[in-house]
Amino acid sequence: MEDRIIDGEISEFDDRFEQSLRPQTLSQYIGQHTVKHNLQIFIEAAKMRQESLDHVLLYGPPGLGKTTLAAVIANEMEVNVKMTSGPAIERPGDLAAIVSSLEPGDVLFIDEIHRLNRAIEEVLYPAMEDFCLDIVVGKGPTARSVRLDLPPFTLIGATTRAGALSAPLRDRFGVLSRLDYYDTEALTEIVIRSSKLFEADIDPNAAVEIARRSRGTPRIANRLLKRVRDYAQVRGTGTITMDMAEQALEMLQVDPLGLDHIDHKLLTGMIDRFRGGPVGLDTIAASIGEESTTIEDVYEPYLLQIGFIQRTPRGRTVTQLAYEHFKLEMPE
Ligand SMILES: Nc1ncnc2c1ncn2[C@@H]1O[C@H](COP(=O)(O)OP(=O)(O)OP(=O)(O)O)[C@@H](O)[C@H]1O
Ligand SMILES: [Mg+2]
Repeated sequence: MEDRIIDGEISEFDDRFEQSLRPQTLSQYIGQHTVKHNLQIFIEAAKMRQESLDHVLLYGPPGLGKTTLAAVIANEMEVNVKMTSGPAIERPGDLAAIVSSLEPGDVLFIDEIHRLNRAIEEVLYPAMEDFCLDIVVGKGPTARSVRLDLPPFTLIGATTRAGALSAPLRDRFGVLSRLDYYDTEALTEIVIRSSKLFEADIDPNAAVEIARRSRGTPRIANRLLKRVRDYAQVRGTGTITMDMAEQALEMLQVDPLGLDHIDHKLLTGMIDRFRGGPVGLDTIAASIGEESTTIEDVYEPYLLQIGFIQRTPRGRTVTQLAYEHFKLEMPE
């Protein structure tokens, strides 16, 4: 996958920077009103009954705030959170070690839960359902299964591909919450909030401009803000004015809709080589040298969301809107 500033995925580099911007409470968590509203009720009810919160599955494209929300939920429940990820849990013993270290009511967060292997998933089922673990100790004829009781806990799973989760695993979550792309208003609020945390001066119009070009994604909004702030510091007086924002975003090659060279490559590739489609995902992938799953999970969702691409039974097609954006004539 190519590097891109508007990549929704996290890099090692901005991990620490993101930490500093993470909201701590539901009220600081901007947007996602339905999800927030539901969670608020479930959290309050669980606290009133002094029970652990039901298991929660958070799904949606990268960078929309799944990890952040998991930490917020734990904070609102006033419990600890242990964070891990599907690929990090290699053996049933790894999972056993983590869950047996939980205190009653704690949150276990498993990122990329669709990447858990089957053997681990099976250990997870009784853990989620009955708060116990069946672990096989020893090998060969002396092997025996030991049952381990666990404290009640809340599993929060996060995934970009809910469809890739096995049905038995999905069914064990009591709460399924889908995070959606943020609107410009919510993103503007996020940009302004982050500027305050950075102690950077920002013109409200500039905040809107950054928000508009962030593909509905808070992670991208924060990253663009950071680059624009650098630009304003070096080329201007430090204040993020509309002028500074526009120049910086131009330099970063992020267009007014937040599309970058990869989106352009994808769309113009479909237009030039396949007359705008319909064309199959694998064919597109091969023609621009990307993985199909990367296109499907990372590049395409936003293009579908803004109506530049459509999914049809015969493949993807480029829409009139996209042709207009590139000032091209749509073939008959
Ligand atoms: N609702 C929100 N309000 C304010 N800031 C947010 C919100 N959601 C996310 N952010 C910011 O966006 C950044 C990315 O969020 P987060 O890491 O939680 O995304 P994610 O959905 O877990 O992404 P991934 O799928 O890549 O793990 C965080 O630094 C956080 O500060
Ligand atoms: Mg995350």
